[in-house]
Amino acid sequence: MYSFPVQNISTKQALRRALADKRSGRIVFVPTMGALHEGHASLLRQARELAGAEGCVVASIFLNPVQFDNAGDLASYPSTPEADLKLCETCGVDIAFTPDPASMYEGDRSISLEETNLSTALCGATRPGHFAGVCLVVNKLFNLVQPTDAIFGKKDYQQLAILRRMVRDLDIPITLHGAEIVREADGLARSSRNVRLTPEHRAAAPAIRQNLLAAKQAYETGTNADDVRRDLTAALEAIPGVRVDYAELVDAETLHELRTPASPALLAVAAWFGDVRLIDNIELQRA
Ligand SMILES: Nc1ncnc2c1ncn2[C@@H]1O[C@H](COP(=O)(O)OP(=O)(O)OP(=O)(O)O)[C@@H](O)[C@H]1O
Ligand SMILES: CC(C)(CO)[C@@H](O)C(=O)[O-]
Ligand code: BAL
Repeated sequence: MYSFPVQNISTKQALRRALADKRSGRIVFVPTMGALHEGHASLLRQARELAGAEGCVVASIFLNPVQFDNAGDLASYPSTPEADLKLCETCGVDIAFTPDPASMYEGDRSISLEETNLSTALCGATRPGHFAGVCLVVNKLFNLVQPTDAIFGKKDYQQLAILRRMVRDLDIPITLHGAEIVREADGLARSSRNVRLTPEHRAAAPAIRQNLLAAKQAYETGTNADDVRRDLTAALEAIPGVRVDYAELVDAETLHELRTPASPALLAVAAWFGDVRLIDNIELQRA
């Protein structure tokens, strides 16, 4: 039986107590930073399905300060706590874990968790310390929730790859699942930061998806990687107020240079639309 309504728990102790009698079935966990949207809803519904009627779905809503490399970005991150709980309830979440930063990080922090291979490229190169902050908080959350499974979105493709590596290298007994990117009708990837776009930039932002699709077509029919990167950057930077942070075509597994032209590839992009940084990606495969 689903235990509606959602239980909102904000302390580690209460979370441990609430989960104590739920360990006979699957516990499926979806970590988020709040300001939930349809992308998150899709992860939560998948979690409900995976957990089944007897299992337990836990979502965390925690804006983790440690993963922000930019104070302005943290300060302006949207927050919609009441709507978040409603969405959790609609999606069949059993427990929403909503700690505050002071209770998550008690005392001085002197442990860091740095992934040193996959983190060097893409967002890791332009957001120093970001993935160490993600690994730290996800590790803490995994220890608190002790789920059987956890679900992450492929919009944050590099994050998912790094967390898979963390789980493997540290022998964490949790199965990770990657969820497909959920988009607006015009192709823009759903993101909590989308609400911060100006009307002009919101109207222009579907160009990211359109140009990723054009780049896929070009690459898969023989255009070389450098030209694909260059054309994507030029197309986006033709939009007033847009600056491409990176546009990289990498090996989809190693996130480094393509091993062979036929390797599954990932074209990933991060671009500033004014002061809002958007990311997206597409998987490519040459015959
Ligand atoms: N459009 C989406 N499709 C699928 N998964 C998504 C989407 N947006 C976010 N997620 C996933 O939801 C989880 C929580 O993400 P988060 O709370 O950072 O939301 P977000 O919208 O990605 O925020 P932002 O883009 O502003 O960083 C992550 O696993 C993320 O990959
Ligand atoms: C995984 C995560 C919740 C850790 O804060 C965050 O990086 C996110 O929302 O993708
Ligand atoms: N969804 C990734 C978290 C971040 O941008 O900090």
